Amino acid sequence: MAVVASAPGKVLMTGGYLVLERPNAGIVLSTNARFYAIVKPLYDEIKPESWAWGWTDVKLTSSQMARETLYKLSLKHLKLQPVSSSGSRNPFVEHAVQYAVAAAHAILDKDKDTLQRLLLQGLDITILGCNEFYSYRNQIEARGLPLTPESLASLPPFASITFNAEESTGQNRKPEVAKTGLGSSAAMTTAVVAALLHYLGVVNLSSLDEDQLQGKKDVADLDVVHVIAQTAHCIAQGKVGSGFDVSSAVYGSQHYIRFSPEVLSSAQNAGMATPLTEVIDDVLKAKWDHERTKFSLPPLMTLLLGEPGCGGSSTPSMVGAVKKWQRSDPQDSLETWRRLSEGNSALEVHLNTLSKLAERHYNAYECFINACSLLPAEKWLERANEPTQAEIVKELLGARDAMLQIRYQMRKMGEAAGIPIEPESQSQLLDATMNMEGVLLAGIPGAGGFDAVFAVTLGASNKNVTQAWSSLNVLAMLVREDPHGVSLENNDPRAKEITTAVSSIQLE
Ligand SMILES: Nc1ncnc2c1ncn2[C@@H]1O[C@H](COP(=O)(O)OP(=O)(O)O)[C@@H](O)[C@H]1O
Ligand SMILES: C[C@@](O)(CCOP(=O)(O)OP(=O)(O)O)CC(=O)O
Repeated sequence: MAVVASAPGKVLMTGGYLVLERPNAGIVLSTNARFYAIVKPLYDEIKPESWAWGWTDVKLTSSQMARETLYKLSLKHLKLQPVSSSGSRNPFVEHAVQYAVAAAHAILDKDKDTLQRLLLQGLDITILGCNEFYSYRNQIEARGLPLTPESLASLPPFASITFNAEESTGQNRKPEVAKTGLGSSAAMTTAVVAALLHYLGVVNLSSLDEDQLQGKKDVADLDVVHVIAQTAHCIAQGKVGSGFDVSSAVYGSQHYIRFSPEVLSSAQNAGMATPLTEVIDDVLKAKWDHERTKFSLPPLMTLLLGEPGCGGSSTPSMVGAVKKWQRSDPQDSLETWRRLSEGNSALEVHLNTLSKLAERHYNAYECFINACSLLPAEKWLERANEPTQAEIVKELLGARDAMLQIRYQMRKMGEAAGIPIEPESQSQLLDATMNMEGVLLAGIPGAGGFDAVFAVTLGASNKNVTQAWSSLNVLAMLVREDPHGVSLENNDPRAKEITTAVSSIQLE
């Protein structure tokens, strides 16, 4: 039986760079862009003599990258050895497989026979990332289609990924693939770990949605997925980021404070000879001190992402430049971080207050937000003519001011560090967007640079913003906030996409 698990992509709305250092927090929104991993046996039968074998087979297929790799997995050392490949390696998935299998050995100490049987049947792993993770601007332009979400929707699901040209170098180095910045590697690693841990019987993810609906606190299985995915992601990446991307891929939208990097030290310091089960034992027992609390946008607000068409930026080189600046100018950098942190907290407080106001006075809230959605922000105050509306408008304008402060400090940080955190072209786009009717705020997510920009819009104004972006040569993506983290799927997503396409044709 195939197991299909999925994990969402993310948008780091506040906390870029700061979230790398405890106790600074980041607000991360998970999205409807999901990465899928399908795990099934390679062989139906196990040959009787195979019990004596020291190896099993693993096949990894990424059709979007036209890659298929066959591996041998050593059943003793739990390490993968490629035997044939139609392209370069995938360190994220390779580490995900090795660590998930090692976790199965470490955790399932009683029922080793079932595990051995599953492994001897071989592992057939397929990975699929939603189109939203990748940039399709070039294809849309090449096909002569308008730069609209409808053109994006007309692409086949799980379309082929465009590789960036290799010649780009230096601090503006482009990533391997034309990505939109939604955290494809974190979502991919998490989906593979979740699917494998479920397939091998280490965790049971089938009641996740019910547990979440009932608000059950016990998320022990998710915690195992998190530790294994976070370890695999860091080791594959060769660096320890803040981990907000893996955390949101596992648990969904949240207010996040990073883990202390020491929790990963045994995985980082493990030599070639260290048994992987020992590494897994250590990381599972380590004191994971990250914090996450529930966060989602207030009602009637929509997260929009717009791709300005610059091919994305490489986060590690930007982080390196910021760290260099912190070392060279501790005083100025501390002050900028203090102000940024103030702006981040203020924005969060305003958004949380708006959520509470919506809860307490839903009708007044709905009516006022819909009215503001038709007006530019400078007209919102005049429109508030009763006390609840005055309270709401105060929070809306407070959120805008906080965003402007964040943007100002992010620009300053970029200038001081000599990197384009909010480059001029993005500033112009963000200013224009913040002046559009019904736009609460706009910013650059995460590390900034030339990745897609985000906006938060009120009521139905997202449609007008989408059109306005199209006339500014910005492609509004089909991404929306979706607070769900990891999930077990009933079907192969390719079958689902086909069914959805067929039923939408029938409905027309
Ligand atoms: N569908 C895929 N198949 C195989 N590898 C992928 C796929 N999607 C992404 N990757 C890997 O993930 C890398 C991008 O990860 P990352 O830097 O986290 O990007 P982002 O977070 O901005 O989406 C790619 O360079 C590629 O190595
Ligand atoms: C700088 C950071 O704080 C935020 C980077 O956020 P992005 O969303 O830009 O990340 P990528 O998906 O890797 O491009 C680094 C971190 O927190 O790890």
